[in-house]
Amino acid sequence: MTALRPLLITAGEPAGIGPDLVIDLVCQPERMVSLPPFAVVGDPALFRDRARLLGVKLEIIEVVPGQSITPAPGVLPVRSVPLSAPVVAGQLDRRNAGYVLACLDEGIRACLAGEASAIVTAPLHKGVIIDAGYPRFTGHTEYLRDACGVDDVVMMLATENLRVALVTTHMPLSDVPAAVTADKITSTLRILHRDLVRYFGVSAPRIGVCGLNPHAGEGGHLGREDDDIIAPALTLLREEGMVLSGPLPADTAFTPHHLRDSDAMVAMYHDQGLPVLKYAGFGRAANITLGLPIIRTSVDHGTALDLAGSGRAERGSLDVAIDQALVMARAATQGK
Ligand SMILES: NC(=O)c1ccc[n+]([C@@H]2O[C@H](COP(=O)([O-])OP(=O)(O)OC[C@H]3O[C@@H](n4cnc5c(N)ncnc54)[C@H](O)[C@@H]3O)[C@@H](O)[C@H]2O)c1
Ligand SMILES: N[C@H](C(=O)O)[C@H](O)COP(=O)(O)O
Repeated sequence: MTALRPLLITAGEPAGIGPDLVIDLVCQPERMVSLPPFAVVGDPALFRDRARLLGVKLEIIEVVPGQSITPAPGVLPVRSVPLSAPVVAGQLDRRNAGYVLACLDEGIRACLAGEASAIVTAPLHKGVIIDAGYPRFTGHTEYLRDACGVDDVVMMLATENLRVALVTTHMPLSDVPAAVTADKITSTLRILHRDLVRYFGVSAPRIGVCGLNPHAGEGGHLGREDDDIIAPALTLLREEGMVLSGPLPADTAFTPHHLRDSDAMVAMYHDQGLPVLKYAGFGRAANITLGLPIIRTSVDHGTALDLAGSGRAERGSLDVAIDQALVMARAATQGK
C-alpha cells in the first residue's frame, strides 16, 4: 500500500476545546501506534499552556512543511502559526480570528500542494470571526469552497449507520426557500452521488431526498417548492440514471423504512437534517466536505467554550473525523 502523506489537523478556535482534543489525542498510546504521520497546525505556545492547564505532560516538536515524524505518545508535532493575542480558555478574543483563518489557509495550501493527504478541522467559532471583520464568513465549508476555487460543495455528516447531506448550509432560515433552487439541488446530488462512489465504496448510490415543506407540500397546499422545484430536479436526475426517492415528507424520511433503502439522506436545510444525525450519533460522527479537490473532515460539534481547559471535552468525534479522512485519503490514492 502507498504510504500516505501526513495528515494535518487544524486546532480551530484557540479558546475552545480544539487544543484540548489534540492534546488528548496524542496522550493515547493506542491511537499513536495506529496513526500515520500527522501534524497539528497552530501556535506551540497555545498547546504548551493548555497542556499545563490540563495537567498533561507534553513534548512539542515543531515541524516544517514536508517534514513528518512518527507518532509517539505524549509528543505533539506542530506546524507553527503564531497567535495574535494570548489565549484564555473559554474566552473568545477577536484578535485571534485571523490566526484561526491562517491555520486553515496553511492546511488548505498544504493539501493543494500535495504535501498533506487531508485536513481534519477542530471547531472554530463563526461569530467571533464575523465580528472580527470577516462579515462574509459563514463556516469552514463555504471558506474551503472559495479557497479551493470550486463552484459548489456539499456538507455531509456521517455516523455509523446514517449519512445526511445538506442542500443549504449556514444561512438564516428565512433565506432557505429562495436558496432551494433546481440548480442547487442538482449540483448537491451530483456531488454527493460522485463522492459516495469515490470515497465511500457505494457502487450504485440510493439517495433519499427530503421535501422542504411539511408533508412535502401536501400537494401544493402547504407550499409549492416540493412540486415545482424539487420534484422536477429529481426527475431530471433520474433520467441521468440516479436512484432517488423523494421529495419525501421530512418528518418520516428518517424512519427505518426509508433509511433501509438509502445510502444517504439529503435534507434541504441545516436544522432539518443535522438534529436527526446528532441525535443518532453526536460524538461519533464526522462532518465531511464533498466536492473539494482536497479531503477535509471535521468534528460534529462546536467550540464548547464551557468545557475548554476543563478536561471534560470528549474526543470521540475527532477520532471519527481522523479515521474518516484516512479512509478517504486511501480511497483517493487507490483511485489514481
Ligand atoms: N466544525 C466546526 O467548526 C463547528 C461545528 C459546530 C459548531 N461550530 C461552532 O461552534 C460554536 C459553538 O456552537 P454551539 O454552542 O452551537 O455547539 P457546541 O457543539 O459547541 O456545544 C453544544 C453543547 O455540546 C457540548 N459539547 C460540544 N462538544 C463537546 C465535546 N467534544 N465533548 C463534550 N461536550 C461537548 C457543549 O458543552 C454544549 O453543551 C458556534 O460558533 C458554532 O458555529 C463549529
Ligand atoms: N454545520 C456544522 C455542524 O453543525 O456541525 C458546523 O457548523 C460546522 O460547519 P463547518 O464545517 O462549515 O464549519
